[in-house]
Amino acid sequence: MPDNVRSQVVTQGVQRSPNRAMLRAVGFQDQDFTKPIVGIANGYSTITPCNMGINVLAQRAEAAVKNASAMPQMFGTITISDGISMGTEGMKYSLVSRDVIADSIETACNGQSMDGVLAIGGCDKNMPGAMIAMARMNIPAIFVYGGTIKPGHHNGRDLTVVSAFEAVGQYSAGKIDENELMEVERKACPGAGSCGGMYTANTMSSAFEAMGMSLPYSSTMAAEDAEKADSAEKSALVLVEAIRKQLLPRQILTRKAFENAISVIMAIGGSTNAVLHLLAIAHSAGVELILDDFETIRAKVPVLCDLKPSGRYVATDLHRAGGIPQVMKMLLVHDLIHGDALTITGQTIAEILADVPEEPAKDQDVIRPWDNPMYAQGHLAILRGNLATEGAVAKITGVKKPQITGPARVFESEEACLDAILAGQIQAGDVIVVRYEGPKGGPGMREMLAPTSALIGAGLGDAVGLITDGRFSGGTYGMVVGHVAPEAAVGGTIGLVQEGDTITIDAPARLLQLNVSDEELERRRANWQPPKSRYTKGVLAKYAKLVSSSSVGAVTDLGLG
Ligand SMILES: CC(C)(O)[C@@H](O)C(=O)O
Ligand SMILES: [Mg+2]
Repeated sequence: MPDNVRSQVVTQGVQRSPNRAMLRAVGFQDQDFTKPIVGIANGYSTITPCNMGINVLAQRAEAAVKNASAMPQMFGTITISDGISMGTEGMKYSLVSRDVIADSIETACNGQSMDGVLAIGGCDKNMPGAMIAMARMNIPAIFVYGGTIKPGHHNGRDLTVVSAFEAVGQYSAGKIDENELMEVERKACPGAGSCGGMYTANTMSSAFEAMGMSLPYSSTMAAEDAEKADSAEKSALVLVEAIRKQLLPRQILTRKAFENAISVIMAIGGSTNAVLHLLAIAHSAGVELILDDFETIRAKVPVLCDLKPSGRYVATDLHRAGGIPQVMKMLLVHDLIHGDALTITGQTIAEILADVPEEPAKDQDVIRPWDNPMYAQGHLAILRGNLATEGAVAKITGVKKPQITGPARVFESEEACLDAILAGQIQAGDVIVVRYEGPKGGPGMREMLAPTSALIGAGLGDAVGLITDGRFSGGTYGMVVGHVAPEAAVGGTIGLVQEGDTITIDAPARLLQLNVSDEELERRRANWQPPKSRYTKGVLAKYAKLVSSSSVGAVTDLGLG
């Protein structure tokens, strides 16, 4: 072991005798005080299917660390469930939980002078939370994904939780009866694992595999399959080796790693949340990454995978088709990822992909052949215009023509918007505005899955635009533009829109425009009053004070020093 492992500050010397006394109580013996201490940040929780299978993985990792002559120390990290809090006031804690997780991992690992950390997470924010902490602390680290849920089955269809959200819209539009709604509800989530399409959790796990911070193939494994626990054990061994070699996250989380992740996210049709989270992780890693980098890469990278929400397949299908390594090999062959980027295994991406075929297998259509992609260019476009001078993120899949100019239908909250959709008050051609849901305004950028799914369920996904200063779920698709910045709560133009103004969303032109004259906008701006903060105490109040714009990742530690 290198003699600079930092746990020696608590294990060596006469004056550390009391520290050792405490460590003895948690299992250390005489010969253990020279071993590195490896934190296991265990996201186990029974509050969501995403995290309920994680303890088994944590225990396998713990045993493997011990067998590799290091000392594991397990601690818990919190999670909330986006799926369960969705559409409620509770969802405001979702993005907040990313920073709580990051801060808690940093607190435990730095407080106890740990030499490395293996973090295991399931629901969406567990992934970026862990990676922000790893990048911040820059001690050897590996991420273990809890695994994806398997699909539910109903009448020959594969279901995910998003099927249940869409069924609400179908029911309200009179397309299905209550019995069918209940059948979908009962069958959508058949066991442990994170939401099964290429939604946010699977997007972020894939991004981390692409960045070299998780083991190859591990990001698309099913939570309940034995290979998932095997990969947790292997990850622990790889981490102990990384501690021996002092291979640090910032040697892996380079600009090239971020570019690789963005390419992969485009190729798999991933979640808009990836934009927010990668910006935040880059901030922690000290890597320069801006919104326009996503646009540059999008223009070059095709969407190769036919995955939900707008496509047909789920993450376990992608896994069977060759997983992220198969997608990365295709991108490598076409010069769209950097093969010389390093991974936590010590190998480069090109070395890892050496034996992967250049084209996907012919007997599957989850990963399309290079010359027949789902979309010729990536699906996450950065829009700008007078409505989003700092930028906005559009997801352009599943719509025939990603352009609309229509009357604004303005809602001051997600709930008000959903009520209007379910009451049939939204017409084809409308452009919905959901505002005061931004990082500060919500606070916490709720995900709007209920309204966007209700539009899909009602058959309006193609015909209605929706813009918000909040976020979207990975399960969202349609003519949707989120992360509109500056947000309404800080005086952004989105707060000046009036019912009936016309708005243009033009994804090919990358434009988000309020068709109102500059003079009129200035008049409205002069009369605008900042809203009273809804929270004056506790974590939401602290968050609203500290959080930055979504255009820079909604981080809470910008410009502090
Ligand atoms: C509930 C979902 C689908 O998991 C959502 O939180 C996402 O962002 O993907
Ligand atoms: Mg989510």
